[in-house]
Amino acid sequence: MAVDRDQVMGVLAGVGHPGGGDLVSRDLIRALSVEGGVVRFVIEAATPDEARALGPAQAEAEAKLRALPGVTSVQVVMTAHGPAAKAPTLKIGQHPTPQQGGPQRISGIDRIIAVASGKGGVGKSTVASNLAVALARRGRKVGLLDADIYGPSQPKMMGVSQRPSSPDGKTIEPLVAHGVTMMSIGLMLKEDEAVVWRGPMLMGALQQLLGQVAWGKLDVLIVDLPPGTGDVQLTLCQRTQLTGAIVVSTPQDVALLDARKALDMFGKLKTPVLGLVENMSTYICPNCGHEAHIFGHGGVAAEAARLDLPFLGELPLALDVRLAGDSGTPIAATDRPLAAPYLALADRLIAGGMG
Ligand SMILES: Nc1ncnc2c1ncn2[C@@H]1O[C@H](COP(=O)(O)OP(=O)(O)OP(=O)(O)O)[C@@H](O)[C@H]1O
Repeated sequence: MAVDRDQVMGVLAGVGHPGGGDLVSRDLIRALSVEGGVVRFVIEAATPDEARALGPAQAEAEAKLRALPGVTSVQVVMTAHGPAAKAPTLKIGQHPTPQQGGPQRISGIDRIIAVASGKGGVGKSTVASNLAVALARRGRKVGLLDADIYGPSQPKMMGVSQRPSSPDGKTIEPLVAHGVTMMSIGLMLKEDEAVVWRGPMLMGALQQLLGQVAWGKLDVLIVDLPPGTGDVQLTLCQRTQLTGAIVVSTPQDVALLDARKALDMFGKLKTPVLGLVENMSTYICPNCGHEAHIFGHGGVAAEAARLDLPFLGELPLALDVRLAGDSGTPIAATDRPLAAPYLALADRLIAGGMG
């Protein structure tokens, strides 16, 4: 039985706040997403002290949600704002500032392309990093913004770990890896301390990453979104003039089902969908060369045809793609044959005026 947002909010309303009331009545829950059995949300405390006091409430919420039938995983991020114990060098995570006049352009950036997926684990981050590197290899000035707050994986995939600097305390200097200018929400967090994400709201953080990072002049900024259809996607589409979104899916029916939800969201938000990509399409055995279709094959192309959307290509499931990502050098940055499908994807976007 699938769990829904109302059930989750019902459980959270039963988790008390040490100062009285509960997590819902105190309006602390942000960015709730319920995708299949995966529940993700942010508890936004007013101060680091409140965040610390809320530790037991967070544990209680996690335990109660895990016990709900249909819940397979619970991911909670605690954020805190207000006066920090130690002044952070980078004040990432301010409240979003009101904005008039609908989605805005970011000066110096010609195109912004969001890479999205309905479901986690289908390879969205792998596609985002490899596409960014492939576009850079084709001579484009490329930025990569990792906006996956729940599992920022671009620092690892691109092989960067230094904390970005902010010489003037306002502008954040991005990092450069494999010819790509990059920034990740993961680089602003300390690995083992969720609460040190001082500064508050998720949406403010996203706005800052887009607006305060010194991206310089870019032909294209690739944004690696969190999976699903939550607040980050909404904020990005509503506040920023996106050129469009690329939706990544595996050919499996369950992944496609979720991909349809993402497509539906972009339709409602009037964000153009540039096309669909089938990841983990074909598996070639490194030993015997046998070709197998572990997650099926052709489902995404068929879906694209059904919806009259461009099909941007198939990417093979290959051990070397994962190993390359894990090692911090995306396969597209190498001269190996497996770089070719990613370069072909970049070429398609460039040919369509999107790269
Ligand atoms: N084509 C591929 N061949 C082999 N491994 C792949 C491929 N695509 C992705 N992977 C591996 O699958 C795992 C999940 O991929 P990735 O992190 O890119 O997915 P994701 O959709 O961004 O997931 P999430 O949004 O949940 O973080 C990673 O270990 C990655 O290396």
